[in-house]
Amino acid sequence: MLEEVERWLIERSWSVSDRPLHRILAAKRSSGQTVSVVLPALDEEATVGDIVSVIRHDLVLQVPLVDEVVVIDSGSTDRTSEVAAAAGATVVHRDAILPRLPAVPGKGEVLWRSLLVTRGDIVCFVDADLREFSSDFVTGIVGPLLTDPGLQLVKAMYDRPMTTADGNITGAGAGQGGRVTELMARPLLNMHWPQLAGFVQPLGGEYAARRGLLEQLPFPVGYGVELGMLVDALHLVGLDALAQVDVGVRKHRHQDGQALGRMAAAIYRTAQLRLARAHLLRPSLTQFERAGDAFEPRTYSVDTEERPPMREVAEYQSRKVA
Ligand SMILES: O=c1ccn([C@@H]2O[C@H](COP(=O)(O)OP(=O)(O)O)[C@@H](O)[C@H]2O)c(=O)[nH]1
Ligand SMILES: O=C(O)[C@@H](COP(=O)(O)O)O[C@H]1O[C@H](CO)[C@@H](O)[C@H](O)[C@H]1O
Repeated sequence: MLEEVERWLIERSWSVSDRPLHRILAAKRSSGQTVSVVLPALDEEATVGDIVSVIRHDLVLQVPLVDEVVVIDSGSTDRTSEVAAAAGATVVHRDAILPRLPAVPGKGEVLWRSLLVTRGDIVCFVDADLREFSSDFVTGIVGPLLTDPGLQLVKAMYDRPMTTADGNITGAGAGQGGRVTELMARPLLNMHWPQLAGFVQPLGGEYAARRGLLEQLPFPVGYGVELGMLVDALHLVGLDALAQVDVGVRKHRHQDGQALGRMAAAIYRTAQLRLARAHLLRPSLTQFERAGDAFEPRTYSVDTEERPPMREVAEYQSRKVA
């Protein structure tokens, strides 16, 4: 792991408990900044209502941290919009945003369009398929942007157990979620963008950023949006403007393997489009394990040796002759 990342893990990696709510609210009052929470939602009627209700109760009605909660309907065929509206969200259908550019399917598409229909100086993205959602997810990632003017983007980090459809942790145990993270995103980032190797959940769907940054970034229209945004933000504002906050445990609906294969392909394609920027491959991979109230980095060397084609090996040729 780069020394810069080791330092970053000390200086830009926090827990939600590091910033008490009263300190965050005081910073919001003194800075006058506003906060929008955006939930991209495709057929999330089962979960979107509870998430909106918790955010509204805890962070709109009980304390004035969040100024608007906006659900962007990504082309749902269920009652997502009705359920979200009933819970108190502002609901906007993707087709109603910038109609001169017809919307295409994808998560990034609706995150991008959300910038047109929100007003917050800080924009906080939260997936709409989360279970046992805690408003700590929002407080944790919005807080540093209010208290630390030098920060531009903050990602949540958490344990990601595999869960059943009704939200119970499966026998696979803790840390088995985030399959595309472990199999595609983390290796790609470690080898091509090693400065980002410290992110425990680079693909996590909960992150907050200043509007001034988001409006400068391209948005991959699909599932490449998280990886693309992290890489582009690194290049635009540097590692020290990025941070991560431990908010505990994230339970969400899990897609099947083939769907994640398509997700991985989109993420690889997003990386491929950015790989044109010159940088060195680094043959090391840092993974993380929960250790008490922290995440322990474990760095492994990546075997990059390759054998030549067998037909170039003398013995092989002689064997063929014999
Ligand atoms: O075309 C899409 C795909 C996903 N989503 C939303 O983006 C979030 C993350 O998507 P998903 O849960 O499918 O990703 P996963 O967490 O399984 O990687 C969820 O709120 C989805 O409803 C969306 O708005 N439009
Ligand atoms: O992190 C991951 O590997 C994927 C899949 O998670 P699971 O293996 O279903 O827990 O989930 C994330 O990836 C998507 C692509 O970046 C994000 O859009 C999702 O918000 C996030 O849950």
